[in-house]
Amino acid sequence: MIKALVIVPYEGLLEMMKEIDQEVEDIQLQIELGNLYEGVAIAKDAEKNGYHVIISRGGTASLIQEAVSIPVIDIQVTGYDVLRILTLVKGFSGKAAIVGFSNITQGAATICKLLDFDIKTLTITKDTEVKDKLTNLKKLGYEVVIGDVVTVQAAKQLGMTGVLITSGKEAIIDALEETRRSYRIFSQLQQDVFLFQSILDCNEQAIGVFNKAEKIVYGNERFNKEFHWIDLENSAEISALLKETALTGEKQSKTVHINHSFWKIKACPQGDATVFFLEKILPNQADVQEGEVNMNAIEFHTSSSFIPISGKSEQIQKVLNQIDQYGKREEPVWIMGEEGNGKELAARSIYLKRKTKNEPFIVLHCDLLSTEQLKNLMNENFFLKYANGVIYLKNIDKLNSYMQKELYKIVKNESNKMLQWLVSSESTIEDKVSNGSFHTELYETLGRVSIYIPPLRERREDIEDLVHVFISELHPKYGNGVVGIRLDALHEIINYEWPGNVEQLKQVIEQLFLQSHSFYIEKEAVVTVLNRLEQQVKKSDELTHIDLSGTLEEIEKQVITKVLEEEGLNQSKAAKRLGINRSTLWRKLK
Ligand SMILES: Nc1ncnc2c1ncn2[C@@H]1O[C@H](COP(=O)(O)OP(=O)(O)OP(=O)(O)O)[C@@H](O)[C@H]1O
Repeated sequence: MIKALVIVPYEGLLEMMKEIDQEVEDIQLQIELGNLYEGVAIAKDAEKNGYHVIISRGGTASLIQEAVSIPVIDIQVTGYDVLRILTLVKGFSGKAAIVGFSNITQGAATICKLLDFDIKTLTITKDTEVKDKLTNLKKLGYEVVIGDVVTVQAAKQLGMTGVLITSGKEAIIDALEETRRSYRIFSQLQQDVFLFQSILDCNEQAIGVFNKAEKIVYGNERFNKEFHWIDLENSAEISALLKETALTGEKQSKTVHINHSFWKIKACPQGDATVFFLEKILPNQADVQEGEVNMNAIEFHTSSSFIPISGKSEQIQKVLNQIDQYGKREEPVWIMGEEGNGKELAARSIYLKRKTKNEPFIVLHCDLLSTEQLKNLMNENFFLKYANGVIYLKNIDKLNSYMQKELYKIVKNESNKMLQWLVSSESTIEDKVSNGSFHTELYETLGRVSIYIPPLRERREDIEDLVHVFISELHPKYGNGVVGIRLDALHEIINYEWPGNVEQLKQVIEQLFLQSHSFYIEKEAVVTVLNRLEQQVKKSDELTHIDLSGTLEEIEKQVITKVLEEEGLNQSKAAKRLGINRSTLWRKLK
């Protein structure tokens, strides 16, 4: 049964509606008297109380339409209604005019012309215009005014004769028919909305919609669980993102720190609104884009899983002690050593010891960061924003002298004094400082406390442990094929020079693991791989010819192999240079 509320602006209509109600069976009609804003208040309550449709008339119907989201049916002024009134008014002696909204005046004007009635028609767009229009008419000698309730009330106040255009039975029957039709469409739409809403609620992403005024008008279940709308509406970062999306009319992405977590936001313009798709950046998820900053130049980690530092050498034991000691303090720590020998691992271990809540670990890859990007970070107040976090300046020695100066300003800035800096560089940093190619004060400020990690070839007693750790780490990744390494194979590995240190050892073990057909890594396989590595290092200085006669896939493979060789089989570096992730690199090489 359709539940409809009828809000009528005058008594007569109320009576007629009651009469018709007796004859209608499929619509439950509740009839109330209310003109304009009184009518709106009644309609709002009705929507809350589960009415399906509202029926009203003229200006009252228009106002209600703006205030509720259920269908509002307007009892139209029919030709019969106008004709009835015009016939009535013909009997009046004074000058007459029709004043009302276009739904009344348009039809009336046509009928007056057709029947040659001398009645003026005036159209209003707002009820507040009525009084002025009638005052003018009065000055011009008009005595009779025909129109809706507002017009008639105003006419009476000005001492004119007001004649109400009443609705006849036909108009009401039409309105009831329209009610049935709208209800059918609306209930179908409502079912669709429920369906889409439940689909959106099942979505893992938080989805929210902002209107033009930057107010949230919709949030799916995840969105409402994660955020207080007011927090997002008051966030300067969100507001900037909304403005940028509106200005460009294009999709924008940004990583924003909200409620102690990082969220990757995709903002999509949708007419006047902007739809936000928010994804929480999970712990250890790397390569997160931050505004215009190069994807690879910055990484956020909200929590970092603990990777133990393996090695029984005296040197590694010393490193572990230093990590323990510096982990208890907040001062900057400078970690030195050759590439791939565990500097970042040491930095993460210090961070984990210092971290108390959800402070982020932010890695700035100084070798990938451009001057422009550093400027952007400064303009965005990036460092101030993450003031409670730990910033790891990876390979700081790769910054050009301009960037070193800018960085020094950032480090010295009073507002950034809460930031905790961890730094890594080659062990030759002190030479660079003495020969003037590295900023002395920057080094003195950040390098008061340092950790030196010696190259793997100087602590060969660590290799055996590392090999076993890496084999065990490969099991969850590739299944459990290889369980160990033959002693003679291990000796080959221990005696190798490892210019790329632990990182290179890790890559080689992964390669041997994947190539192996037995449970143990054999000496022959090790020798082959290490020989190939040697040759590749030699060859990488020569210009390798890439054969362009093959298919695109073959050429791609050659390029990847060449880059991989140039990076000493370091997959992470090769993948980074090629702008792909490591699993894609492996897939393409298969
Ligand atoms: N002592 C260790 N025990 C276990 N794993 C290690 C150890 N040292 C390094 N690793 C592993 O080797 C890889 C390279 O280490 P890391 O990235 O920390 O080196 P890095 O010195 O920061 O390298 P670079 O600065 O050249 O990128 C990582 O996967 C790391 O987990």
